[in-house]
Amino acid sequence: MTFKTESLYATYGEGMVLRHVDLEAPTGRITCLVGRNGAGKTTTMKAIMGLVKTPEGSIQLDGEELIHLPAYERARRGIGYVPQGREIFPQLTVEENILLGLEAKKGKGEIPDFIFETFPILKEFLQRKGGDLSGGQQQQLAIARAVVSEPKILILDEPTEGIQPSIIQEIGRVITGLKSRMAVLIVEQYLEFVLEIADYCYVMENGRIIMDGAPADLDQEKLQATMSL
Ligand SMILES: Nc1ncnc2c1ncn2[C@@H]1O[C@H](COP(=O)(O)OP(=O)(O)OP(=O)(O)O)[C@@H](O)[C@H]1O
Repeated sequence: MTFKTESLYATYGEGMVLRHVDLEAPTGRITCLVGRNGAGKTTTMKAIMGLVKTPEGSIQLDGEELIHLPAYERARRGIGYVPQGREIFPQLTVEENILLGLEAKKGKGEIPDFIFETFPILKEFLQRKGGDLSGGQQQQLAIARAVVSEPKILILDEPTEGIQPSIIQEIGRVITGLKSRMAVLIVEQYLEFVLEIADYCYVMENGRIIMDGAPADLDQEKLQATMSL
């Protein structure tokens, strides 16, 4: 399975925000999109989800064209999304939060075992209220809810945002554990984390991809300069 965008353009009205964005995210690989504030990363995610206008380009999931489909239909075809700020339901239990992810895709029944294998802490805290979990645990819950219906691609918008450095590694481990099941596309500003977990990186500046490759193959000087300006 592979996900790709080809020559994707996006606009909020006047002026193009994204220009000619080509991305590819196959199963088995953690693909990261990096760039500093305002580079166009969130807009790229929204374009993929169908939340901003995309006058040109192609968005393909497993060879199927999605660009003309509404957002809910793209989700149904297998795009799982964890937005920035992990919106879980604080008053519902961990179990209820996860089950909502199944219901959203019209699935019913039990939480599959792979969820508890991937997120052992959630198994332990199944009956706790979501709001009583730590920030890192809430992030795990938000990811579990997005993957319980087994999407073809999981898209994460800044999964390390607001999470303590000591917990970030745990989030990295969880995400890495999912990549054999689905493609994973992460938008991040925290470069250290990206260089540790990414198999492949795209670097964005002014709404374009300016560089891509495996982390070790990227021009490190150019990368640092792009991120720190
Ligand atoms: N709703 C909007 N209407 C008009 N322009 C917008 C809108 N949202 C973002 N932009 C512009 O689009 C460009 C890209 O923004 P975007 O949020 O995609 O960047 P980003 O790389 O995700 O940054 P951040 O890390 O701050 O989220 C910026 O120049 C921004 O000003």
